[in-house]
Amino acid sequence: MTGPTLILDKVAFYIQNNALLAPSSTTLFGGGWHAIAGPNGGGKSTLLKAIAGLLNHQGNITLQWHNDAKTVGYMPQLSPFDASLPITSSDFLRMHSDKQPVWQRYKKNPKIETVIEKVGINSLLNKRIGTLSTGERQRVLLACALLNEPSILLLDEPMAGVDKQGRAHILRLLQSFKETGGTLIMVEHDWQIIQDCCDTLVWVDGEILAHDAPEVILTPLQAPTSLQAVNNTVYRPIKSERHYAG
Ligand SMILES: Nc1ncnc2c1ncn2[C@@H]1O[C@H](COP(=O)(O)OP(=O)(O)OP(=O)(O)O)[C@@H](O)[C@H]1O
Repeated sequence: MTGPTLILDKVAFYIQNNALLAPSSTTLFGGGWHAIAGPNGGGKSTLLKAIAGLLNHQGNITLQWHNDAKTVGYMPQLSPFDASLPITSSDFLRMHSDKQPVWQRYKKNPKIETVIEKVGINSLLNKRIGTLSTGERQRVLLACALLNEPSILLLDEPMAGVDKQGRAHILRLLQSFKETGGTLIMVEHDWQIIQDCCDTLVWVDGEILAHDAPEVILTPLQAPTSLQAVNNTVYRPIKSERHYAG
């Protein structure tokens, strides 16, 4: 499998004439692991939701598929679940598994069994989703994203709130997804993870300001003179017209 290449052409999103994302263009090569980073409120989740087809964006988003399995897996940003909701992790997973009515979803489904095994959530299946720890909930959300055997994964801070051991587990899963040829696009705040794992970094602050190899963008920001600027949250790479396509 080779995951799709993603082409963003003047992609923008406005609410009441306010640009949450000003027109932005770049190309993310298929089979790559791409990070999206930038200051809080800069529009990272907005960009990811636009790519996932969840927003009425402007401009064009094209996925160039390299195989017939045209499936996208999306893992949203973590949000609270009501602990009293009578929905177990197993129910939640099955709700994501296909378009069949709920009562037909309780048959054995090899796809579900495989993903449960892969993500290691067997012990969570009968627990209510609202009672899980943050790390446990992230694993269930990741399992949902992997369920339909996607060739591209869109991940919004998949390791937020996860402990060190859990992070290592999730990173191994994402690495093995990449090794099978999948494309990953991941909103991530941890610069170390970005530098260790990602092929490219898209820096978003109201628009795509830069897209390049992670060290090209992050090294200048980590220089001592820039740290003061980072602390004052005015860190901005100089807008780059060069788009990094691998
Ligand atoms: N539906 C909406 N209506 C109005 N404003 C919104 C909406 N969704 C997001 N915003 C605002 O748009 C801006 C960008 O939001 P977004 O969640 O994309 O940022 P982000 O870079 O992912 O932030 P964070 O790092 O804090 O998750 C923020 O100021 C946010 O408050």
